[in-house]
Amino acid sequence: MRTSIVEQLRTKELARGQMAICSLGQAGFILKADDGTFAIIDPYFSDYCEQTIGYSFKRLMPCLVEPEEVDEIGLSAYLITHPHEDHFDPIGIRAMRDTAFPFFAPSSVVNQLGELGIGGDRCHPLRIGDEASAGGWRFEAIFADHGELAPDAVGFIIRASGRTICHMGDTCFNAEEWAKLNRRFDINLLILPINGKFGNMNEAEAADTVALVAPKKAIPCHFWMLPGNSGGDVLEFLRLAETRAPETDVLLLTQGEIYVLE
Ligand SMILES: Nc1ccn([C@@H]2O[C@H](COP(=O)(O)O)[C@@H](O)[C@H]2O)c(=O)n1
Repeated sequence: MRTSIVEQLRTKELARGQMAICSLGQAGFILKADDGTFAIIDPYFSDYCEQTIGYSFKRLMPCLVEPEEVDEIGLSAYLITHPHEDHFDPIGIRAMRDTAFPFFAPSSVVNQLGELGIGGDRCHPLRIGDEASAGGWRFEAIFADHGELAPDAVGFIIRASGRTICHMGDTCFNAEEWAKLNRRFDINLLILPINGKFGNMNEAEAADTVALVAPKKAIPCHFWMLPGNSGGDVLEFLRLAETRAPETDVLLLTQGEIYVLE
């Protein structure tokens, strides 16, 4: 029998200064710090999108981690960038009602967390510029523009193990804001959407984003999971990023792959 992803993550040994990054598909990632603690961002566990939007939103990649397993790893923080179902999954959240870890999300999400049975004391609303911490993890909500579909959407700067990760959430391209990120942060890893739908950057804009933010490494996300919300030519993104941001290593993570960031 194959060892579960959660067990692989739990037993993964990290040296000081390392962080493990595991892709869950779409925009979902589990992160492990060198002190053995975990954070999760935007996991999509269920088939809620298909149930509520329709067959074109059927998930094409299996769910590799069950919501019930998330608690087993001793999560320090659960981050959500905006209230769309492929980032904020009501079925998954409901299954986690009896857990204790804190949630960090925009107010529109926090309101819905309450309706799903998550106690208010566990929910921390964040607006762009707000900072928070949980255990050894530090977060800052950063600019994202997902249009009228999600007016209070944010991205996150996530810090632990002495590393700085930027998960951009769902956003369109904004050269000025990306230059600001470059000035303010020394980003070890940038995670960004390339699907070019519902107001998100496409592959060419994403490659320009990598060039402007200038992270050490970048991982594209938000493609291939839901046909109605896919798009984004991964090969073209790789080609363009290599040309426009030659200093950045672009990585493709298989769903369930655990990458160790040095
Ligand atoms: N027919 C549709 C298409 C889309 N939506 C909503 O848009 C969201 C887009 O998802 P993101 O990943 O870009 O946040 C989708 O999840 C739906 O909320 C819809 O309702 N009906």
